[in-house]
Amino acid sequence: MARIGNLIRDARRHKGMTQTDLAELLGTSQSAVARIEQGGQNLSLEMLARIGEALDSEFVSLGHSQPQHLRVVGGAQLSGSIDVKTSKNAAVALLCAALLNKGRTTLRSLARIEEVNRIIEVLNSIGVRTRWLPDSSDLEITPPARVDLDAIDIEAARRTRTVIMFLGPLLHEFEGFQLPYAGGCDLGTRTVEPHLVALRHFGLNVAATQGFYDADVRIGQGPQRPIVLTERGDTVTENVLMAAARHPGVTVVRNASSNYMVQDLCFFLQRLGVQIDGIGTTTLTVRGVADIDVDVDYQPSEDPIEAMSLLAAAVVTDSSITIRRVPIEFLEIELATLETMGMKYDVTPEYVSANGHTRLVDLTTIPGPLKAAADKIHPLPFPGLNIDNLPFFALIAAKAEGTTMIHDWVYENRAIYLTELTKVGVNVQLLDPHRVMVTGPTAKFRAAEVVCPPALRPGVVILLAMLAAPGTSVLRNVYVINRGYEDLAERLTALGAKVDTFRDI
Ligand SMILES: CC(=O)N[C@H]1[C@@H](OP(=O)(O)OP(=O)(O)OC[C@H]2O[C@@H](n3ccc(=O)[nH]c3=O)[C@H](O)[C@@H]2O)O[C@H](CO)[C@@H](O)[C@@H]1O
Ligand SMILES: C=C(OP(=O)(O)O)C(=O)O
Repeated sequence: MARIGNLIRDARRHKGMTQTDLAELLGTSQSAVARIEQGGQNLSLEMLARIGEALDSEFVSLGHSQPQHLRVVGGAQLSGSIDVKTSKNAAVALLCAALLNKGRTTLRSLARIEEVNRIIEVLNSIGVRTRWLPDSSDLEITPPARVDLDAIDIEAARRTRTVIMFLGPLLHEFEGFQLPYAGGCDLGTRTVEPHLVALRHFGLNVAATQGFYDADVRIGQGPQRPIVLTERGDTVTENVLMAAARHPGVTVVRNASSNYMVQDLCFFLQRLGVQIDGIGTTTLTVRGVADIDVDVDYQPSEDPIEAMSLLAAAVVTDSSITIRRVPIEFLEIELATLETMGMKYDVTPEYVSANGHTRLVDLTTIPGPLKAAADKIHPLPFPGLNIDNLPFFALIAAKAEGTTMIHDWVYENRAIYLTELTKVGVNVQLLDPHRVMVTGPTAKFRAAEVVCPPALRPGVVILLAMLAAPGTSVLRNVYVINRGYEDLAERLTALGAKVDTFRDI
């Protein structure tokens, strides 16, 4: 009861409600809410469901067994300003990295998103204590002396890909362990081979059997030569960094990703006492420490993909909005590409993110006509146009005069999902599973009812297109969007959009 009470209190504060506000919604008294939050009140299933509804929170799934949908009344221009939140991808890496530390890790201003919730569930299931600090999105994480992997919440683990990043931290602790297969968005097959090849340098051997990775470790083994990654992947680089962090020798990683989440992880590991040279480059030299036991505070940087999403929202609705805390160094190529398409915007002088490193600006969009990019738009590992930002270019292309080719070489399925844009009136032609042609400008975006594609960015692209379609659209089953964006409906509404959430009874 006390735990449920804490969850209710956290969810209420997160919604910015007082106990009296919640009491009004529930038709009860403030003192009853206080008792519930203190764990001193027996709760009926019906009351739990009502609290879940009132707080629009998944903390008690009883009220939320049905999928969440979005209703969009489109056609309005947006105005005002919005802050970019910290990134999903750094959050999940840092949550895994907290396993390296015997001390207390406090992650500040963490994105409160479903992907983070799943990892917290997994961490809690193996004995890691977590606590949202009052009136904040700061998460305190305290690992037990030894995690209990037999108790792992398999269902939560399988809903994310992140669980693969438990390999790096855990190989220091166990000679043998099992982890459920990684899941996540349905983007087609995503390899784990580069992770396994790289982690072999640390004595890890993995066999995949019946839904689990069976790990066998020769503890204490370290790399005898530089580790050359077979792909410049983000999570594989992070996995190797976490393995290297507790290897008390030198690890050199070549063909490392220098993307934003990797940099955040490096800065965090430095706070744990790990020495890392080459941050921001493709060669990282790590001097690890065998035991890490420090109380540490870290705030990851702002999410370049959320910034790009908001930029696309402004473009599709012909709006001038100010996007604050844009991590400009991870968006420069996107902006340069947009400039070739005729996009205009103002930026403030740069300032530094709370992580002490990442350069930020406030960016104000200026509406105006766009033309199609002369060449195909395609992503690359950083520094390149971000792989997760590519889908937003399909939407922006729909506003531009002419035909744009979007080439998503990375993911097997993702470009296919972009054809859903045809349902809201965009002219999209699928050339093959990786390439779409978008012809604009779209004369009229059309309101429609669409089932959200099972992939985060294409899902958000459809949502943003709906903002431009006069009339009422419905986007069904938006869990994937909630995986990566905090309160997106509310935050777009604060900019003047009309988006609300609902569930089937
Ligand atoms: C939690 C997290 O941080 N997730 C990000 C991370 O996932 P993550 O690091 O897990 O990405 P993957 O390893 O699945 O790589 C994505 C795809 O790109 C291919 N690939 C990647 C690099 C490369 O040099 N060559 C190559 O072919 C892979 O085979 C795979 O098919 O990186 C992806 C690519 O930036 C992003 O979309 C994800 O949002
Ligand atoms: C593909 C993505 O993430 P993940 O690696 O979590 O599936 C994404 O953020 O668009």
